[in-house]
Amino acid sequence: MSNNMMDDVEKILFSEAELATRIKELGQAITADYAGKEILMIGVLRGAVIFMSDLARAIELPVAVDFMAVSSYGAATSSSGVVRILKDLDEDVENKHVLIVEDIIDSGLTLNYLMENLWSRKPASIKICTLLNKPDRRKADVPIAYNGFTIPDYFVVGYGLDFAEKYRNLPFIGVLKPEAYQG
Ligand SMILES: O=P(O)(O)OC[C@H]1O[C@H](OP(=O)(O)OP(=O)(O)O)[C@H](O)[C@@H]1O
Ligand code: HPA
Repeated sequence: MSNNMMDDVEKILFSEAELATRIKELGQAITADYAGKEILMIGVLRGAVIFMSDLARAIELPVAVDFMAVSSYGAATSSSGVVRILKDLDEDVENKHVLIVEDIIDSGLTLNYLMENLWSRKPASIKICTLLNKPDRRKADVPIAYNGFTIPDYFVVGYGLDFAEKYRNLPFIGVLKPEAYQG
């Protein structure tokens, strides 16, 4: 594996400028839809952090932020949808307008579980905002209110998304060369 992350990138799907433009648009849509309300943004660690920090600054309303960390029970998740909470919220969500922020929705199992879990805490509303939507691999239906981009079944990295904890700090979304997976 190269020391220069760029050498591992096969192609760029969304450039830094394209991401910035789309995130501004999402921020404007959210600002219009939530006028007069306060938003509690809930980021799903760790991939959503970079998107969430840019999205929060594109919303012109009062925004509180909180985070959850969830983990699958290894490979079992891909079939069972069982998700374990590693870090719960610090805030009480009762009567709040919750906006869940994700970097990508793939099988949908993570968010399907989170939605059910959060609804049981009696928020005023819950909506999902995801930067990327990969519908080809969906196993559980999730209602997406705000979607940055729909992508084919590529494994993507950058802008928060990792492969084995690497590439999260690339400023764009890209696809890796096959060699990068093989080390
Ligand atoms: O729709 P799904 O198939 O459930 O997949 C989507 C989830 O997988 C990724 O997280 P991951 O478990 O890789 O953790 P990370 O955010 O820390 O990278 C991503 O950030 C979503 O949370
Ligand atoms: O395409 C992806 N890239 C990185 N992490 C992911 N988690 C689900 N899908 C992906």
